[in-house]
Amino acid sequence: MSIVAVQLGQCGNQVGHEVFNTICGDVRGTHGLCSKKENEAYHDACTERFFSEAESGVPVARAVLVDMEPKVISQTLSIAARSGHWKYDDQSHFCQKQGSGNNWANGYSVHGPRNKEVIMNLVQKEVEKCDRLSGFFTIMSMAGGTGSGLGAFVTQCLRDAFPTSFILNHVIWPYGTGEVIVQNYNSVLTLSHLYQSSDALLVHENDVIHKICAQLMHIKQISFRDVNQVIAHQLGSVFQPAHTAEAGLHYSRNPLGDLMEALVPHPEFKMLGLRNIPQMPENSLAYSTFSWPGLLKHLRQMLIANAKMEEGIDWQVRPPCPGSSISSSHSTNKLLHFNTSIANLVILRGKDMHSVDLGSFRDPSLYTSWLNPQDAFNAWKTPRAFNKYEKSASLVSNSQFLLKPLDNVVGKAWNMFASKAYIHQYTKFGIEEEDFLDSFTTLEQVISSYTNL
Ligand SMILES: Nc1nc2c(ncn2[C@@H]2O[C@H](COP(=O)(O)OP(=O)(O)OP(=O)(O)O)[C@@H](O)[C@H]2O)c(=O)[nH]1
Repeated sequence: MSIVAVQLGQCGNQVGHEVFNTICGDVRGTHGLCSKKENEAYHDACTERFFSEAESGVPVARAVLVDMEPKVISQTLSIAARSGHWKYDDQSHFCQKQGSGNNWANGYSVHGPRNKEVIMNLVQKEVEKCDRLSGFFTIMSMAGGTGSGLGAFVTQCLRDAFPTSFILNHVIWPYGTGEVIVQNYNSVLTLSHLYQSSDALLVHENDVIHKICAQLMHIKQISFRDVNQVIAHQLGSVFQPAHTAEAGLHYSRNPLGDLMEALVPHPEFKMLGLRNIPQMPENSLAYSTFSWPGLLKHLRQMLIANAKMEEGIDWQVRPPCPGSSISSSHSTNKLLHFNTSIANLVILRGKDMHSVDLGSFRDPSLYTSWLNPQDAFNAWKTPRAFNKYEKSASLVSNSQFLLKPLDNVVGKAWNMFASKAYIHQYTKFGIEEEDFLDSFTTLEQVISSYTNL
């Protein structure tokens, strides 16, 4: 089954390009380290998922590119075409002359309705190229105006037009220090609207990825390209083909459906975070060896201590003891910042992954009590190595990982709202104070639900 990507705004287009580039580089690489048969099956599954065939033989990304200004889209199209290994469809993009000026209301209430027909026609054409559609993967930032506002509008249109298809929104969380003065307003409006129409939101925080670039990749002057490459590597490690427990020896046919089934058991909880291990500069890979038990021990501690990378993990954090009373375990959890999960999915890629013991992720004390721990944990595996890493493990988790950043964004937006700062910029495009209040209420509810796990 295929996934149609919808890249929105500057950030969405730049990240999306890097994702296709990584995926294409991975399947083309000679580093599969597995049997020829396995490699071919992986290649075929990946192609069906992400690319259609052009007459020229160059794979064409299953993607629609949308922005309100032309520069980034034209750059993105030409860099992809120049690679010679893959490209975008020349007809599958839409841009206008002027961006949304970092104003969510402009993207949502003006650009959205005005351009709905042409954007949805492009989506429809891309869908018709798929034999079977798994769903949509939208990529956008929360802080600007186009990706966030138009992105929220387009997501609603996708939900209406394709009610039975899955929608996964990938959102980039802005830097805490922020380049956009109204980024917290835009973020609150984006998240609350996506929460209504999306099946799940997969979040990457720019601050976290920046740290990974500095501390793990040892990059001195970090550009968006570096940040996007790390994000693309992490996303590729999830979306490239893998064997689910049910599919046995075949690669999973319905990647988005399988992901939702594994991770979103209740519509109130749809925030997904992603961690992977190991992550290092390419030229260090040849000199490094990893053992599965070591990788998984780190990954599990990253999960429970809510560390976003393998450096600086707090090893003091422990799951609550099984016999302890709810109230005392709750307060201990809080004290030690234990990150409670709803569901986790571990994806193992590479050598000897069949022998790996994943028992420590099945521990019921990692999970909220209302879900059967058997249903809360899933593992996907493939012997095919990913992106030159002989062994790699990724963890997608629906957990309390985003509580702090979410609380922060909502708090800052609320303080600004209380003094009515910049509200007129939104009301002039039809987003009223009432709409803000509804968005705050939606997110307060999300915060409260995750807090009470
Ligand atoms: N990770 C990453 N973040 C980006 C990139 N480009 C912009 N951002 C972030 O995205 C936010 C700004 O949103 P943009 O995508 O630039 O804005 P837009 O959606 O095009 O909207 P307008 O400029 O208002 O038309 C800020 O938080 C930036 O840090 C990128 O290539 N990678």
